[in-house]
Parts: sequence; C-alpha cells; structure tokens
Amino acid sequence: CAGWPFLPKDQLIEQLYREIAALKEEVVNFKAEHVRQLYALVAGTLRYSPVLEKLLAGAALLQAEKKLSLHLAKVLVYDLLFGKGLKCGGRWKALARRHRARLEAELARLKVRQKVIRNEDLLAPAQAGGPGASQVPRYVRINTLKTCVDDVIDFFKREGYSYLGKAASVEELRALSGKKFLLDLHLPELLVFPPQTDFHDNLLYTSGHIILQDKASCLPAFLLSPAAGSHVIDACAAPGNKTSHLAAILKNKGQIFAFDMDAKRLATMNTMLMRAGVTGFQLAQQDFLMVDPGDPKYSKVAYILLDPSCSGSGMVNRVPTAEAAPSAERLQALAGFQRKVLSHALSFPALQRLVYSTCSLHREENEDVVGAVLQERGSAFRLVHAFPCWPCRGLAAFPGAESCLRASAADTLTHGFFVAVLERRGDGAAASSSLPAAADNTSRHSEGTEPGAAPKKRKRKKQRVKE
Ligand SMILES: C[S@@+](CC[C@H](N)C(=O)[O-])C[C@H]1O[C@@H](n2cnc3c(N)ncnc32)[C@H](O)[C@@H]1O
Repeated sequence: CAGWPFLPKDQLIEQLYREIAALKEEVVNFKAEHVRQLYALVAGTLRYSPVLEKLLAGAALLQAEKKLSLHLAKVLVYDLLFGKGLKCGGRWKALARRHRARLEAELARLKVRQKVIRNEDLLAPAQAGGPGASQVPRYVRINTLKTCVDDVIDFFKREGYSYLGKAASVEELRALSGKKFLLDLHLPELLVFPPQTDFHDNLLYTSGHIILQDKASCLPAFLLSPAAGSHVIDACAAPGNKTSHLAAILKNKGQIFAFDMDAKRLATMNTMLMRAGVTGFQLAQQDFLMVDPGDPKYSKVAYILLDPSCSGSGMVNRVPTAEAAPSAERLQALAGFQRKVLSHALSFPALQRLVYSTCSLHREENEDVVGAVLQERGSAFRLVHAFPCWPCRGLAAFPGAESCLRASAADTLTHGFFVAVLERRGDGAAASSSLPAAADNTSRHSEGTEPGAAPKKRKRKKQRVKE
C-alpha cells in the first residue's frame, strides 16, 4: 500500500490476523521499525475488532466502497480513529478521509449508547487485554554492563521525568502517572514508568543501555544469581532478555551456553546481545534435549536457567485468540515437554541451582511440572523458598508448592508468570556465601521443600561452588 511500505498485500492481512498470536512482546525488540509499526497496527486492529465492526456497519462503509475488504477497512478505521491518525498515503488515505466525518459521528453515537467517555472503555475486558492489562507499568531494566542506575536516573530527569525515589509498595507503582518514575521495590536495577510509556525509540534503548523487560521476566536471572566467573546454561534462550540479564549479573565474567531451536529468534538474540555488550557467551541452534550432560564442555555448569516454550497464557498484552485458552491436549503436550526438559536439565552433573520459569498461568505447566520432576528425582534436589518478600506464591499443588513464585497483573502489576528455584541437596549444594547479595537475600531466608515432605530448616554452608 502506498505510504504503508510495511503493510503487505490485502490477502496477507487475514493470515497475519491468525499469526499475530505468535508475536509476543519480544517482537517490539526487533530492530526493524516497520515490524513494530505493523505489530502495533494489526494488534490494535484486533483489539478493537468488535468495535470496528459496529462502526463499519453504522457508517455503511463496505456498502459505499465495494472494493474495500473487511480486513483492510478495519485496519484503516482503526488507524483513523484509535491509532496514529492514518500514517498511510495514496488512495486509502483519501478513501478514509472521505468517510471520516461519518465514522467519527458513529463513534460518538456508540460512546453515548454505551455511556462511556474514553475509547478504551468501549472494549470488553478481554479485548482490553485481560484484567489489569492497562495497569501494567513500563518496566525498564538498567543494563549494568553499559551503565549504572544513577546515570540512567539522571538521563531521564534531563528528559523531563520526575524521579520519585524507591517505591515502598505495589500501590505506589499502581498510582504512577504522567512523566514520573520510580525505582522498583523488589528488583534493584529496575525503573518503573506509567503504563504505555514507550521508549523503543529512546537513545538509551537503541544503544543497549536499557532493556525493556517486564518485571516478572527479570525474576529468573535475579533468583538464579550466578556468581561471577561461573558457567551457566540458558536452555531455551531466544530472544535473550534473560541471557543478557544473566551476563549483567555475571559482570561478563564466566561462560554462558545458550541454546534455542529457532534460527530467526537466535539471529535476533545475537543482535540484542551485541547491542547489550554481552561477551563470553556461546549461542547454539540446538534442541536442548539433545545436549549431552556428560560432555566435558559442560562439566563446570553450576547454574541453569530454564524458560521453556509454554502456552503464554500470562501475557497480558497478547492479542486475545483461542491460544489464550489452550485445549487440554495442548496443555498436556506442553507439560510433557516441560517435564522432559526440566528433568534433562537436572541431569547436568555439576548443577547446583536451577530456575524454572514460564509465562503461563496454568498449574499443569507450573507447579505440576515441578512437583512431578522433583518426585521423579527423589531427594537429589529441593525446592528453595525463594524471595520470601514476594507477595504471590505457588498454588497448593503439593506440600511446599508455596515456595514457588507467581506473578499477575492484579497482584504484582506484571505479566502472569511462574518461577521455581531448585537446588541440589547435600554437601555440593550451591553455597549461599558464594552468591551475590541479591541471591543471598533470597537464600538467607530459604527453606527446602519437596513434594510430600514438610519444609525443613537449612543450615547455611560456608562452602564455595567448585569451578
Ligand atoms: C519462552 S521462550 C524463551 C524466552 C527467553 N528465555 C527470553 O527471556 O528471552 C522459549 C524458547 O524456547 C525455545 N525452544 C523450544 N523448544 C526448545 C528445545 N527443545 N531446545 C531449545 N530451545 C527450545 C523456543 O524456540 C523459544 O525461543
């Protein structure tokens, strides 16, 4: 389309509608400006689809413009009334402009009928992105490989934002509005801005000084907390936000082995890691299940971050599709894979600590996976009661499952997320004293639990992880 060079031909739009569900938040991390614009345009059109259908019917647009397809009409009207105000050009812009007054009048009538003032209020909760979606703040992780917290705070102050200091409660984050920002109350290198703040064109983002990453997705690397110099596996790594977080915690000292099956996502990841200044990593396009734990290359791997494919049902800004409610068969297949990959990860001989995470809300992919694998592994590993101050805990799927962490838009103002921290039992267990302050905070209050066993108090050992 003239003026919309990124918009494919009309017949592809329908296919895009179907495929958009696969585009998660990382899509916005792609360098290509057009991919971001396309995502925003199609995702916005989908959100407003039921409203757009009413407007099109009310204005009789398709009857007046016989050559206009329903899908393209929705995109045009979305951009005209709810988007950026028709960035396209050529005949489509002329067409939309011809009908502008009628469409605006229809929109006003619809608002009166539904007794609402804001466009957003025309959306049913599911189209608004699920409960709480519009409340999730913009989280900004400071990439300590390139900069520091104070410098980034100063930068945003110079950009006209007011810094309100460290938040004391989730309520404070919820109340954030306008050009104000806070330091997060749980995570030390995380800034919090009001929802919908967009920094994708900000210099700090394009230069890799900040990473736009949801707070819940910062938990896995933070809780794994590998000591500088360690060998770490990121088993399902692309597009790499957690890998770059791990590298920052390692201060680029040590070795990260990162695996993913998807070549395109790995290519994006490579670009992102370079931009973030990550060194000391090896990326492999490989099925992690085929990685040999007995390979001497991995003999020093003491930490594994496992963030496998999941239903994604916790993603609050994802486009509502059937995938938001996966079928029982799909859940079973996902859970089967997750159990297999977790069990495989626990078979690395020098492994001391593992973090398992998903962005799923389903117990089948979360507590049930962890419970089943712990049971299968006998007493070799225990579940750590990580981050005791975290307000939202695991569902009571087995005794001690509350040691896991959960996150949600309603409770933690984040995407829906699940995290479990597992540690090897016995003398070889990861010594808390070898962990940086962040994880030390976690394990100081930790108690081991396993399915079927009562939580036990753990003695802190003054033992270093052998590396
Ligand atoms: C939830 S995403 C990981 C997100 C990533 N940890 C991050 O924070 O950017 C899951 C990834 O697992 C990859 N994957 C799925 N099965 C895999 C397997 N058997 N081995 C390695 N990677 C796999 C997918 O390609 C996908 O990129």
